[in-house]
Amino acid sequence: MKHLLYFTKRIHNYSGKILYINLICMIFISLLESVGIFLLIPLVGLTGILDVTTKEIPFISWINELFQGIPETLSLIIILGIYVLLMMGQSIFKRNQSVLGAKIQQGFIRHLREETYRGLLQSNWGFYLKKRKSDIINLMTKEIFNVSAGVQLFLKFLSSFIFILFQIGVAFYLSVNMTSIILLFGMILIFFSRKFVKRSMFYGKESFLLSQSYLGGITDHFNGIKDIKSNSLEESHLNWFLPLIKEMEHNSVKITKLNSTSQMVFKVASSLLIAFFVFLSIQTFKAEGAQLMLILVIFSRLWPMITGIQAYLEQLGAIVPSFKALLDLQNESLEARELFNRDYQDVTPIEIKHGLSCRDVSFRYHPNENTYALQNINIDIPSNKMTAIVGRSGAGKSTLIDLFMGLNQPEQGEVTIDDVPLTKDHLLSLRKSISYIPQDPFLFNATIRDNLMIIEPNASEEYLWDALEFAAAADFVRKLPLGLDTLIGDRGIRLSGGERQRLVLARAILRKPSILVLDEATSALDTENEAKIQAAIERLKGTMTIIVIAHRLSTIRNADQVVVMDQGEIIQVGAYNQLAKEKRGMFSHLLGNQMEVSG
Ligand SMILES: Nc1ncnc2c1ncn2[C@@H]1O[C@H](COP(=O)(O)OP(=O)(O)OP(=O)(O)O)[C@@H](O)[C@H]1O
Repeated sequence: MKHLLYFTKRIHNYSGKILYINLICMIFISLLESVGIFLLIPLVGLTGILDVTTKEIPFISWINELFQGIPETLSLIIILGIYVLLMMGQSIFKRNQSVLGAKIQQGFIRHLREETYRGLLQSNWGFYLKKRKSDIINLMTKEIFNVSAGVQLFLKFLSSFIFILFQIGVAFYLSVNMTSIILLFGMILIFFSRKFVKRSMFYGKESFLLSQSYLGGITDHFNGIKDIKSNSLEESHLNWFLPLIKEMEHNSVKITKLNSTSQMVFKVASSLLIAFFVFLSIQTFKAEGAQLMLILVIFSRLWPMITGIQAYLEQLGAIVPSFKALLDLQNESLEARELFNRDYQDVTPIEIKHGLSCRDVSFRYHPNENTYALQNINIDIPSNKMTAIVGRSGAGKSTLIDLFMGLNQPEQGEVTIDDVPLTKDHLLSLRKSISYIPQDPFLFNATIRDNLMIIEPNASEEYLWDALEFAAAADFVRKLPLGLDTLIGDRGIRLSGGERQRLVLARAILRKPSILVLDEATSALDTENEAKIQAAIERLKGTMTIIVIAHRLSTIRNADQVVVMDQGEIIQVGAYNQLAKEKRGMFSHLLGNQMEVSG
């Protein structure tokens, strides 16, 4: 219930007065419907089936008096005319209310989408290290859609609720005793049906978790489809998939069972109630024909609404877990927020004069574990020079450059830019000055041109080709039938690993960064293309700060400074030739290993 209330509050906060206009429309619709029902009485009176000259129902007797001196046919025409007018009015209100409802629903969802997406983009890297991407995708697609359906349900629920209130008002006006009895029954029924709502919430949560693992698994499997096919892992994946979809099927059937059981209970209870109620009206309260008929008409309309409310509550209950998960995601991203909307205004890239430094830096991925990914790091990265970071796998090289890019924050010590500590205030301008090429570079499922221009939207054709030439990518792009306009598929799947790396390098250069970070960025290149890239990077030396992580030590021969890491610590720093001479050092050891392999 708490989440339902919060949900209501959020819709209210978002839509404000439009929600009230929507409510007023609903009230009018109910009002017109109720008046329409009242008209049935003089109509029935005119047919002579019942005597409706009752004095006990003031409004009706007043209507009767009104039609007293008027000929029967004219009365019929007037009554039917009023009825048609009322229904026309109601239809117009209903139409406008539906449009308004859709505006509230769609607007609220757009708002929720924007809020969540912005929050996600502005969250820090630590947030993404903890979260599974498929869970985020599930929330941003399926679950947000559920919440949207929830808003519609909620509006329907409100409209039913208001309608009921009106009908109850009219019923009270007609007979206090009988209405009280019906209401008492209704309340008892709704009280006992709380367990249906609770169960519905439970199944809703189950369904949420199932769809989360479904999407998670499917995403993993299709990301790794090459592995699956080449290692013939199809069977083991089917073994995971089949029980899961069976469980999903059971879950859906369970939800339908629950909803239909509650509807069945309500139907049985309502037939008992109506029988009991008619009996009471006739035997105990000696209700008049017109009064009894009117109450029966009202309650035959009212009761389905009460059962409808129950159904809405159950369906809303099933949606609450989706809404709660979305809110949790929003809150988590809010806690992990490193950037704000205002940060994007007038950001200029940082110009580094002296360099980047780490002072006594230690870092752990999990604060409650003992293992440090980095310990006591002290290093200077001079500006406009090339620094190579080497070390065995898991030594902490990527973690260190993540610190320099402000993706991770040190637990102890500080990262400085020109001796000024790196804080959240500089993050965006620092990142604007960096071009980063990861081990597994990301390309969009778009054309080569689109992939390049995402970095530099105003780049001219000539500028794009220059960058491609620089990255030794121009030849292969020229050979493609559509050149720059070739679609490269999901993550650039239609290109070879080396072509992807060269394209990403061209993209990185387009930005004219003052810091270029290459994390194993040439690992997929053949020696010929690697040599070309080496030469290109060589030409960049002196114009920007270059940080390279490399396993192939032959590629860093020309680095100004080599940093050797092991087990989260920096164990050697110096020029390539100097370190190569330190025979007992880790660098010589690594160099020796590589010479053995290549020799
Ligand atoms: N997201 C993470 N959560 C927990 N531990 C991590 C995470 N990423 C890296 N580590 C750990 O931190 C240590 C340093 O990892 P890092 O990726 O920086 O090494 P690396 O030198 O770049 O390795 P490689 O050359 O294999 O890429 C490793 O022990 C690794 O297991």
